[in-house]
Amino acid sequence: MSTVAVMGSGSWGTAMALTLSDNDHRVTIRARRAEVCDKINNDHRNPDYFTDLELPPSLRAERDPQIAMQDAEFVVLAVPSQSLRETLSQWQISDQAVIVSLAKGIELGSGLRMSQVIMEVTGAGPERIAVLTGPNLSHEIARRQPAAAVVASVREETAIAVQQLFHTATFRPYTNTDVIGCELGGATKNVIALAVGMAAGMGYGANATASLITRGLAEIIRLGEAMGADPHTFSGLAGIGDLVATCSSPLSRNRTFGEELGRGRTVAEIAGSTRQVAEGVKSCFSIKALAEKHHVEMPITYAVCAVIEGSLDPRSLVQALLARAPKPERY
Ligand SMILES: NC(=O)c1ccc[n+]([C@@H]2O[C@H](COP(=O)([O-])OP(=O)(O)OC[C@H]3O[C@@H](n4cnc5c(N)ncnc54)[C@H](O)[C@@H]3O)[C@@H](O)[C@H]2O)c1
Ligand SMILES: O=P(O)(O)OC[C@H](O)CO
Repeated sequence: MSTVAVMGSGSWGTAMALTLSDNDHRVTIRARRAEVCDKINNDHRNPDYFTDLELPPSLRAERDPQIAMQDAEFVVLAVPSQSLRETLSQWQISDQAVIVSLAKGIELGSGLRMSQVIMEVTGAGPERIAVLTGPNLSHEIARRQPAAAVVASVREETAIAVQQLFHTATFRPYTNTDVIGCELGGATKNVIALAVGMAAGMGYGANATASLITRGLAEIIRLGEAMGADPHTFSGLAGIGDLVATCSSPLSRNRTFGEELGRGRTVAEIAGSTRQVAEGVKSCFSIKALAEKHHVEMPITYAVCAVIEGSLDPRSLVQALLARAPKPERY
């Protein structure tokens, strides 16, 4: 039994805190609002996410981040990518704790992956950091439906420790030492899911979805190789696994955001109608910047950026991608 702090009570933080509690760990979830803490502690429900779901009574909620992390052997970071730096800089994480990153994004401006942001802000070495990623839609995990995942760390022992921490009868993590590939897979698939959602919103079918997933994977692998990832990672759970889950499921916020764009709503309208994060809406720009820096062609990502910034409409996105110069199929 380990002591774990889950820092963030959104949909993924809640689902992962529930999974860890199912594994009999001592889990504290950190929520920013007192009323959320009270509801979790007294009624065993999160008032904002999975409201019909009873949380394990052993799960405790705490507002004060330092109290939440007291004695924690594992600190699990469950805040969105673009808030991670600011949030982390307000916390003191013990230098004995293993830090687990759940966020799937690339920081705007710096182009850093989340494990790099964690290292910069906390001073933790890479051997103390793990990344949990893969095809994991929170609604399914919270309902204890079966899923596999990947835990990546440069230090295999760290990955194994985190694998054991999360492994339940319904949640099966594998390990990987390719942190770059696993983090890139998680961030880039959100952008492809936006494109797939747009196609679906315009009424296009399975052929368009499969074509975008396949060519999306090609551009993800190109970027990954240029950045030092192992290309094999992208045929695993952090790559094709997460890409398929996110692009195919109506539960994906990124795909749903894209679908709304395809139906003609604007970015501002869609963003204003949800409190939940669709990471690809911001990370598309940092991923485009990485592609430019590494001289990698990423046409789908570029087209998604153009739609998000308002210089291209979704229908023209499809036309523009189809009208590109013919070429052999290769990565
Ligand atoms: N939901 C999923 O299915 C899922 C699965 C795997 C990974 N992820 C990743 O997990 C990360 C978190 O996503 P989520 O689904 O929990 O998002 P969410 O929108 O459901 O919740 C985000 C949480 O972060 C908090 N938050 C937002 N801004 C903050 C700030 N500035 N400071 C502190 N806290 C802040 C919110 O209050 C909320 O508790 C994302 O990177 C996402 O890609 C999500
Ligand atoms: O809801 P999304 O689009 O953020 O996707 C959630 C998970 O990342 C799927 O693995």
